[in-house]
Amino acid sequence: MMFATACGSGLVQRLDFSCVDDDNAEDFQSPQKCNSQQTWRTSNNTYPITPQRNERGHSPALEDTLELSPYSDYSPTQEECPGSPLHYNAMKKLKLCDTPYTPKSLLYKTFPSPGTRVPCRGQRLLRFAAGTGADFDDPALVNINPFTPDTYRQMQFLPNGKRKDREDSCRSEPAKYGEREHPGLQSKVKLFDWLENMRFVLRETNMVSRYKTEFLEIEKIGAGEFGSVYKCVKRLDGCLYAIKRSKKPLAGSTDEQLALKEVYAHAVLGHHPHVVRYYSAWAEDDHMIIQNEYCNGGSLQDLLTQNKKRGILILEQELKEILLQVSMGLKYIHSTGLVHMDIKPSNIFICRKIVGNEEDESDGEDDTSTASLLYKIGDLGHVTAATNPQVEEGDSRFLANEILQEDYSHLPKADIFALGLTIAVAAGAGPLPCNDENWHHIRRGSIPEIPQQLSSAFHDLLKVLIHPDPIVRPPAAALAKNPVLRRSVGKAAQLQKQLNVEKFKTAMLERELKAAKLAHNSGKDVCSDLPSKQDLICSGRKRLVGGKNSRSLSFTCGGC
Ligand SMILES: Nc1ncnc2c1ncn2[C@@H]1O[C@H](COP(=O)(O)OP(=O)(O)OP(=O)(O)O)[C@@H](O)[C@H]1O
Ligand SMILES: [Mg+2]
Repeated sequence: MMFATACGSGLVQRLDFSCVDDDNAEDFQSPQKCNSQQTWRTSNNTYPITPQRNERGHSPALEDTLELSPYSDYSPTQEECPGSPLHYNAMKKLKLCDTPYTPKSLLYKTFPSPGTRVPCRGQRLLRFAAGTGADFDDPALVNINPFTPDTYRQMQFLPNGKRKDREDSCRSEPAKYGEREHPGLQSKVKLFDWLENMRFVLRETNMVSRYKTEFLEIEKIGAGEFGSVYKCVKRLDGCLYAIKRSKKPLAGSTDEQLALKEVYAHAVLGHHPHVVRYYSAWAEDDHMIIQNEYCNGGSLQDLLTQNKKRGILILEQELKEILLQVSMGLKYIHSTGLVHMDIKPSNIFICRKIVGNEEDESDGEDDTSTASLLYKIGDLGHVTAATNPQVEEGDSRFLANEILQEDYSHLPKADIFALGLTIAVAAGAGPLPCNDENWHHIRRGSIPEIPQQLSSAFHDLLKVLIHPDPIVRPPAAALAKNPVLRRSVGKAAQLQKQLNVEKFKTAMLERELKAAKLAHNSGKDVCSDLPSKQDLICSGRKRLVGGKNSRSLSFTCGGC
């Protein structure tokens, strides 16, 4: 069902959920009903974008329980986002709406911590069903995330299906990917085989839409193989999120497997500056819904499409930046034993840094503080374990030949291959072939034609990324340290330093000039009272970096 409702200052909200009855739909379409204090605008700048990093290390699940955003450096001020944070009463009302449990929150619900209020059955609006008649207190009804060794089930059960006592729990060692036995089964089966056969499908019945309750849909921002993506503002925290909604039907389909894979992967990989951040996921009306960080620059593919219309190309400096940042993201993904398997321009997302946001948690090696755009790897629907993989081939245009040949012995290098071609496309290479002779020509090591002059060092690097032999392609960790890429970041940092020195000198000269004028006017020579240039450098150096130089110097003109 499609609704179009004009609200307040002209916001038109489109909702196309067939599952919600008209009464509820009306309630949740009206921003005024949600929070009478808020004034809603369609402008991109009205809502703060999703906080990109969590410096305090809170998990998305914990963050979801926060009512305001005291942990976010992006907390909207009254000016930035009128009406946010929510009025206390409105907030209370929102809190009273029970919401579906994510796999994580179900876990918490199973064993409430001491002092936690346990809702009685009648209060639970949501029902999860594995088949029919699910027992919500059964800890077996928790999905296994194949991408993390420390699964909840493994912690709770012995291989014979009995619950572990405390000592057993402490002794348990993490198993390798795919080698675990299902606790409830006698015979040894591979985890992935077992997952194939028994997946805990999250379903809801007879409930209010969490999507509508918690989010205000602003616009549809994309559609693809998986489903549709919407830009939404979370009513509670006032921040923007990208909400990905799978195509229907979900249960039992390949789409369901992809959706769950994406959730598992996001839950494991959600905390790196170059991987799109994950906040939450739940199922609604047989759709999987994933709440991700909203990337305000769209995808790299979106940028390329815009550039093509304008007849402009991304230049080498920025291409290097993209390659560097994505290789940092890949380095992180590969370090967890996972591979992405669908690297391409439409799966790289762009965040434009907010001016004045100085926060950066880089460890020095992965320093991107000088970059104005952050590139992030998203769309984790094809992620798999590097060893014992379940390969779901990604886009054939970016597919390495060895994957086509079903040789999965160097999976991380397939990501490197796809990244090489992604950069070639970003540099302006024409549409890549999906098959035929041209496809094989590239797999023999020929870079597609690029309509701009690249330095030979950079061109050679791209060539090695798509080398026919995966062993020759550099690992992501080496790529992230490659001097061809590092220099661009180093140069920017060096220029910034020079700029700061020049600013400092200018500020100092202005001070001297002012003092000289004052001395001249009073007919008194105050120059002897002024601190020497050297004194100024010593006392002001630390504080004079940046644009506030004039305020950083503090000295008086003695008897002036
Ligand atoms: N976090 C996000 N921030 C901003 N835009 C996004 C975000 N996630 C997705 N989009 C938009 O939605 C489009 C499709 O998203 P995504 O790649 O996740 O879905 P998909 O169904 O797997 O698509 P495809 O089949 O093309 O890979 C993207 O190309 C992008 O334009
Ligand atoms: Mg995609």
